[in-house]
Amino acid sequence: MLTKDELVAAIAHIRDDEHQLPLTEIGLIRDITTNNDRAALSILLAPDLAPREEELKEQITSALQKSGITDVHIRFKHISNEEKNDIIAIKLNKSVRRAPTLMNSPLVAGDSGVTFIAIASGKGGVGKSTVTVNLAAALAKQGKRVGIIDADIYGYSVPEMLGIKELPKKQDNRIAPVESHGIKVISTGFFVQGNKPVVWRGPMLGKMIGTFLNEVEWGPLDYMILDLPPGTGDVALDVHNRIPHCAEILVTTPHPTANHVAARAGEMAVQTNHPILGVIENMSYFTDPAGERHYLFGRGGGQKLADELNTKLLAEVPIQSSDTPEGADSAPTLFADSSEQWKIFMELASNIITSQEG
Ligand SMILES: Nc1ncnc2c1ncn2[C@@H]1O[C@H](COP(=O)(O)OP(=O)(O)OP(=O)(O)O)[C@@H](O)[C@H]1O
Repeated sequence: MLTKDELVAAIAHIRDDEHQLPLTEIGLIRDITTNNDRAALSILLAPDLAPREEELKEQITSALQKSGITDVHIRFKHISNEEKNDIIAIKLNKSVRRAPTLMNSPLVAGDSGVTFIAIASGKGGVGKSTVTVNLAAALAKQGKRVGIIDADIYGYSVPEMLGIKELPKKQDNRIAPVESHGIKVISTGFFVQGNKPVVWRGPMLGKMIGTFLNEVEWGPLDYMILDLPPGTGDVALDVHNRIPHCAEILVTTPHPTANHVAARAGEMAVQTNHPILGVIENMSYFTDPAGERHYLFGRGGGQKLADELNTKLLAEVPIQSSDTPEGADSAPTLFADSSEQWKIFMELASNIITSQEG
């Protein structure tokens, strides 16, 4: 059985004419999966590659068959030259030439008064979405107009966390965000059903953030919180490239070794000159009914990451027990007003407001 890396290596000789780089490396071959003797992948065909469709299919099939894959499934997606250039620029970590519509986006303009904060993490499951919704709710509670872009294409959970059941509606050819708990929300989850886009044609990854900023009728906002996919993938880079003033908060767990990918995610912000507001350590400890703290997942991970990135540890959020009344019937999403966690988020929001607005 071929691993994904071995599969990528087996087709690395298939390159584009312009850069002479492997199509896998510049993002034009993607969605690669392998399973025993089967493999599937997508090829993005801009007009220059389109005439090579059959040839590419044959080259890939024969290279993979030589490596023991008997069943090769290739999907072709036709894209414009502009989309291709954006995808390659993101992959090669170059600044994406901004589309004129995005430059005109009142939301992204430097003087829009909107503070953009991206919530990032090295890996999934550390509480990035939990931080996103609770920080947004705490900012809203303090009178701020808040939007969330749930850009976590692999694990969009914001709608569920905020109890959103409806889909956004079209409004004069634009999209109206769904409101919940005083927060305006757009999620990648609204636009896929199974794998099928439901509202508009599947947003190309490279265009997704631009689309969410430009085609959504946000109305006036003070804060836009972006829930990024874990790691340092295309979406995170796209945010860095397209929203130059977007600040970043990194979420991590207390275990000191869990951090190297988070550190890479932070490094990306540093390299692209994005301010890092700081680190939030989630699931830091558990407070028992007697008030004693138990550090179940180790200690010091958040501070260590903050030190590595030369930034602050903004908060340590304790574990909410599912035995507490607020966690009784489901996993915690929005923490209850009376909880330790909510107080921490209210303080965090207030500190952010002070640091952003003076
Ligand atoms: N402080 C906490 N106490 C208890 N449970 C928590 C806490 N923070 C998060 N969780 C739970 O951990 C799980 C993962 O959290 P969450 O979905 O926020 O992580 P994530 O980093 O966004 O993951 P993914 O990237 O996979 O979406 C959820 O079930 C969430 O309810």
